Amino acid sequence: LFLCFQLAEGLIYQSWRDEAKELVDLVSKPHFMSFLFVHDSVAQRDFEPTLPPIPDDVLDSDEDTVKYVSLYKTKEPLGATIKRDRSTGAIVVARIMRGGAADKSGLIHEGDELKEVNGVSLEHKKPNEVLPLLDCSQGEVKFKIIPASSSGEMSPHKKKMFLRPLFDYDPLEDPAVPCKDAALVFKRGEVLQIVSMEDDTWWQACHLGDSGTRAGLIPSKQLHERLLILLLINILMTLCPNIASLFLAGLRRSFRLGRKSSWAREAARAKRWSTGIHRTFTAPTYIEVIPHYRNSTDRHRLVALVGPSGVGVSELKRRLLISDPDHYGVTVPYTTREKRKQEKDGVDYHFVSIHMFEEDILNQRFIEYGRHKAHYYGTSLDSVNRVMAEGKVCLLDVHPSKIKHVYTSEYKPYVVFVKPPRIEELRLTRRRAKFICDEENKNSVRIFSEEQFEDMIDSAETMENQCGHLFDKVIVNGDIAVAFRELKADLKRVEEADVQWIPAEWICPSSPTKARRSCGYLGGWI
Ligand SMILES: Nc1ncnc2c1ncn2[C@@H]1O[C@H](COP(=O)(O)OP(=O)(O)OP(=O)(O)O)[C@@H](O)[C@H]1O
Repeated sequence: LFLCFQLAEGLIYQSWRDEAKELVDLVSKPHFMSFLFVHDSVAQRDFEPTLPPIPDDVLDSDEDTVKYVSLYKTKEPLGATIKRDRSTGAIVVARIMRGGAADKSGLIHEGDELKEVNGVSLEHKKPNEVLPLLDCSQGEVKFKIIPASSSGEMSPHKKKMFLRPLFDYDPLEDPAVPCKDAALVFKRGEVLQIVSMEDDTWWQACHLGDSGTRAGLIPSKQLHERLLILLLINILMTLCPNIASLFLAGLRRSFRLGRKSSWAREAARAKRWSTGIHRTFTAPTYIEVIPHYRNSTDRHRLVALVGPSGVGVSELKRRLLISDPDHYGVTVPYTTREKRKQEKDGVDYHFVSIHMFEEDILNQRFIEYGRHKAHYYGTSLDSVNRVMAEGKVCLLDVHPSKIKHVYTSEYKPYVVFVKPPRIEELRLTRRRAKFICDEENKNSVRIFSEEQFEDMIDSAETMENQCGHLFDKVIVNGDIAVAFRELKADLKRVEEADVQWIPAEWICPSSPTKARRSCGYLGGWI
């Protein structure tokens, strides 16, 4: 305002040119004067935060740099975990959860050493003694910090990464999680967005669509694999302690083979055995997925129904077909046997010569084939293509080990595992089916022995262990009507979804993330 008066005064002594007159008029108007007056009074105020006075002992301290940080804490945690440094005994920040108050402030970093919280010294304190200090504070929380020696490193994993867990996780049931509140609960099959993989044991992730919120800890692939192997050894220990100790000895001794030649034979045997375990046991951890947006002109995804013999795969497939024959289709198998009178070529079977069949085997045109009473039978890729070309959803019923033939972006299989219920329910439902079936149909109902029920459950378990990572959906076939309803609704949901989450390996088989983190079981795992 004062400047304005000076300006007007200066102009008055000028030669009163038109522009000068106009300017003096402008700045002398009452609203302009009021505006300047408000500006001046605001400008005179001090809006800078008042920092607490520097404590007296700071100057005497022999520490290089000390930082005082004030954070405002709501009822929510600050979003950081702490640990005790093993060598120095100091309390340090172990992790900063992305999106939490500590992260947003940008003032606290992983590796920072915490000296004080609200004036209370943390010297000789354990993390569980520090946590109550934070739990009971709300509002301003003051930290005295020795900043970590900054390496200036940025996260190397800037690419957006999505994982589908192949197991359920509840931190409340995990004794190994460093902080239960900081961990994420998730279910098998959900999509998680990975925020940080910098830590080898605990990654940070959000549920899909929650990326604005604070991230949570999830066990890394390596950690979960290790836990599963330990669990397996524990089970082996209980069931057959001799073999388990041989396995453990194999693990230990394989590191010392070169030195102790007298152990060589036993260790080699243990190693063979342990390699056997690794071959048959595929730890279900995570699979990297990417979004796929289906165009209305795209072919439908192939639906592969798998399960142990007798569980009800054919029954569910039959019900789906009857429920909507224009929408669902099944493949016509190939065979080398003679056509029977009532059969139609291309409807019941494609009848081909042995020579043709064997040529197709050599050309890898079969997803699955076998011999029965000197005749070949098989499902070929051509028959799948035919159903899909008709614009139908092709229902394929194969052994899970054969899915690899169609596990590509061309077929984008949606794999449903049909699982038997607990043995009591299995007995009950199958016997009830036999009972309620009328006389006419009685021959078509399969009668199961107790041994067959047990086999069914055993082979379901083996299938889950070996191929569980391929299953998109698990349907427990107890009550057939319930199982069918669930299957139909699930397939409808998948078809109608705007976005489908498919394995990254279908689209980018040599993605850099895979190369960096692949652990070998199956391409696409990270
Ligand atoms: N939930 C159920 N409750 C009662 N009976 C069932 C149920 N599911 C299937 N069944 C009956 O069990 C028998 C075997 O079912 P299905 O033929 O579908 O087995 P599958 O999985 O195709 O096995 P396979 O490959 O050996 O033929 C059939 O008689 C079927 O009607």
